[in-house]
Amino acid sequence: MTVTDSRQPAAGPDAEVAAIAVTGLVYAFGQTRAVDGIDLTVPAGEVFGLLGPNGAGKTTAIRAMTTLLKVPPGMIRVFGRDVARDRMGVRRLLGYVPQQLSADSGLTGRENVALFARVFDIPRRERAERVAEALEIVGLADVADRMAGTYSGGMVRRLELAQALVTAPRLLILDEPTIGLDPIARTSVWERIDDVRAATGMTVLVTTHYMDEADQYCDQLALMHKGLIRATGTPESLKRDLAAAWHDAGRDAEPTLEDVFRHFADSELLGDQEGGTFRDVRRSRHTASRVG
Ligand SMILES: Nc1ncnc2c1ncn2[C@@H]1O[C@H](COP(=O)(O)OP(=O)(O)OP(=O)(O)O)[C@@H](O)[C@H]1O
Repeated sequence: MTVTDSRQPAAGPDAEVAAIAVTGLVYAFGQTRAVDGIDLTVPAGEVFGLLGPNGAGKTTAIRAMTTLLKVPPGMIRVFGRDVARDRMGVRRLLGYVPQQLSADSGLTGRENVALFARVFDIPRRERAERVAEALEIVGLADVADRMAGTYSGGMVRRLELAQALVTAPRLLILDEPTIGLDPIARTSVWERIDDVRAATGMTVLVTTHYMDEADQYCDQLALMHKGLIRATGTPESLKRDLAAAWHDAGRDAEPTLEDVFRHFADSELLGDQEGGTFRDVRRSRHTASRVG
């Protein structure tokens, strides 16, 4: 696949194919059904937000979509390719920024991105240019030859974005890309994502706990809770539906996306599993302190 080809949005008969199509996805860790039977369609070219409280199953669903967890055939297709039958084909289409650290603090920014370019088989003659381009996109060209260990949390996150972008993916999957960042760094990460999407038509699937980000940057959202999808829609339609429900109940107020989130997740947030399990909390804090 050439550089140019891989950057084009789906064309011709492929144009209608969803970037991600999930049907009846189930995934259990022992007795824990982390994902309990979800259907989800992420249209090509959109920014799609997967929201939900700690432990909802978002990361598990994403790891299955990125081929990192094994699922039976027929459950997940990425641009029409079954993740169970065509793992390498799917991997070539996507860039993934996990919650956990993927940048090496002992390498420069440029070396970090170059490593990904090598691992993902970008032809040697194209590598330097593609690496420089990815660093430019995320605004790190000026500091590319500094050790990543000297970067701020926001810069590390943008470096990880550059690693995912160097392959020019058709689908970018980001697991809490802005967790632990200050508001300026968060905006900066989102602006980079927006720029690339505008330039390439890339599809983006993102998880976030920040409702303001979901509201501002996502075209569509799915709200996940206890392994199930509880609601899907645009930020506007989700707020409108809750407004109507409130209105019927005699409450005249404009709900925010935060209200929508609480509406679908309240029982968990107020119950005995507040904020997910200890494991979930530890993991989130670890991530936050790493990038913060
Ligand atoms: N490797 C694992 N082993 C055992 N249980 C796991 C493992 N990974 C996740 N779980 C459990 O599966 C459920 C869903 O976890 P998952 O990480 O997918 O949630 P999440 O929505 O991504 O949460 P967060 O917002 O905290 O990242 C939780 O109950 C979690 O404890």
